[in-house]
Amino acid sequence: MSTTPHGERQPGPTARLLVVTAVQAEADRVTAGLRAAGGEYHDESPQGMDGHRVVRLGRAEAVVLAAGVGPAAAAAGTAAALALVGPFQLVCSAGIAGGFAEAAAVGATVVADAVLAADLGATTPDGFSDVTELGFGTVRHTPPPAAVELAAGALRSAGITTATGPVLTVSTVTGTAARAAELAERHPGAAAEAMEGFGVAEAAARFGLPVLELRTVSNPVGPRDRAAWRIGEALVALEQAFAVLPYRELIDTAAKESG
Ligand SMILES: O=C(O)c1cccc(C(=O)CC[C@H]2O[C@@H](n3cnc4c(=O)[nH]cnc43)[C@H](O)[C@@H]2O)c1
Repeated sequence: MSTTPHGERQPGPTARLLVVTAVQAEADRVTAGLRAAGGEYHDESPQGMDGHRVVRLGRAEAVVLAAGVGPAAAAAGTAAALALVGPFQLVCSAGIAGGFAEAAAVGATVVADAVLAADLGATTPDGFSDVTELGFGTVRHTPPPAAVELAAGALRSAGITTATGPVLTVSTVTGTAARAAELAERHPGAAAEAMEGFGVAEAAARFGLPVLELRTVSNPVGPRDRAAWRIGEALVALEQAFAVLPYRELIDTAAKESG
């Protein structure tokens, strides 16, 4: 038995979502969005783990964690949370990102239809080869398509400018037009670039769990221009996105598709 935000009791087990951000400012906005969606905040660190926030939303529950910047911190933090604070049925990487101009402008929200490791490989005389081409492992995780469409549809219905497309995970932020063009050519349709999604997805895959990645765009991918960053705007957009997602349906859809 679980409880709605209004105190009504509902049958069935609670479905649980783990949301992993890089920094605390992102986790705070995600938590604020979950509360705006009707969630009840519980100021608790499950099993003594610091920095986790728990928000109960009727028959769903979200745990929000800031795991650090970059794919290694994201993977380590996600794996620790899945092992120590689980079980979960869905994992979501969330935060701000750079947007590829043709797909996602500053302020837009992106739901990844592919989570790609964009710089995991080797440079060769013929150019870049990713680890799959080199014969090791994967550079791609695919979020459940129906869950991606459900999330994107809910965002659009709320009037939020939303793109779906591949989100690239990089260890080095792109800072030149040449690198942006190289990535766009290698990953046609790429919508955004960030630094954690693939790490979160690798950890989720180890636990047999589906993954989503949701990003709000703070800056264009391209020549470095700190004055052009709109981090505050992107954080507000992150809160707005997490205020309108249909959590229980999303978790059930993702679990059904991946199971
Ligand atoms: O120093 C720079 O030029 C620079 C430009 C953009 C972002 C940064 C960061 O250190 C932010 C890293 C943080 O935010 C996400 N993020 C936001 N924009 C981007 C981007 O264009 N490319 C990659 N990551 C981005 C990222 O997920 C990190 O969590 C520095």
